[in-house]
Amino acid sequence: MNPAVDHTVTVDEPLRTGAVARTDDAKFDAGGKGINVSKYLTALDVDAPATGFLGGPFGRMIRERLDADGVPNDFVAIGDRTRLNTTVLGPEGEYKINHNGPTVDGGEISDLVGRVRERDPDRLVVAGSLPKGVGTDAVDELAAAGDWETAVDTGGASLTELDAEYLVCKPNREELAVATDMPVETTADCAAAAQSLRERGFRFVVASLGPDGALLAAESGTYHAAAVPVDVVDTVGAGDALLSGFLAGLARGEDERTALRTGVTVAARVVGASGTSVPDFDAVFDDRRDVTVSALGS
Ligand SMILES: O=P(O)(O)OC[C@@]1(O)O[C@H](CO)[C@@H](O)[C@@H]1O
Repeated sequence: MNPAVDHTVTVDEPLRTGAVARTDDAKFDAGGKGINVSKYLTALDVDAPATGFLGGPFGRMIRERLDADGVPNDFVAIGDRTRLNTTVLGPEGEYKINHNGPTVDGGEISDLVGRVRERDPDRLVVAGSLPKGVGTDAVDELAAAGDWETAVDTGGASLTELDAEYLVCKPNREELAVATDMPVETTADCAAAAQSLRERGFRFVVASLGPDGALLAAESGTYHAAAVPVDVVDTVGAGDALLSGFLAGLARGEDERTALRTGVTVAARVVGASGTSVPDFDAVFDDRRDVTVSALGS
């Protein structure tokens, strides 16, 4: 819903106020949560064209980059400008600065709904913060505009406002707390929150817990997948990768527990690459067997 050029800068020294940090290490990716899902799914051999709103020079940059990388896309051109988001990777950790993005008008939203109707997909992923002018009613409209199943990752607060039926939502720990007003300190807390969220109209809740792995709340129960040990370059795109792997698993006919394993494996590959670049996914479906999943009860 809110594409972004992802600008990733690596600095050798800690950032200091008043000092200029210089670097030769900067990269630009076509990003935003939905676009990342399209990139990762395309690399996993799932037909997943990207759509959404693009405008201005950063919008052009995103379209050119996706075309060059062979990611199918079909965007609605908007009057306002697509944003640039910056990640700074320094010795003391990761800083992420996200612009709120453009304003989208009603006609542009209707164009997007029409674009999705024309495509008539099996599944639709609506992901990213909602830009100004776009409310959760637009997400519900997209979900209800055809007989596709919809996955949603539009932020914790929005999850409380959605009314349509959804296949899956993918909150992180903070978003689980915002969406449920429940404690999320422990994995057991998160499991209870994920199940309570599921009962509000999501067939599955896939929660990303960073180094604590991921949770799946389903009708059959709640499952915890341990994180895969990996050298983390940065965590940007990890949640999108988890959702992509889960959806790629379902698209391949995997049951939900196996799809959770696939999601965690795909996410482990993505955190090993900088920015939201697509990593090597070679043998990723074999590696998922290394992910331990335990049932926590329903
Ligand atoms: O501001 P939002 O829409 O919540 O998140 C945008 C964003 O941080 O999410 C992606 C990683 O998940 C990045 O590609 C992008 O910069």
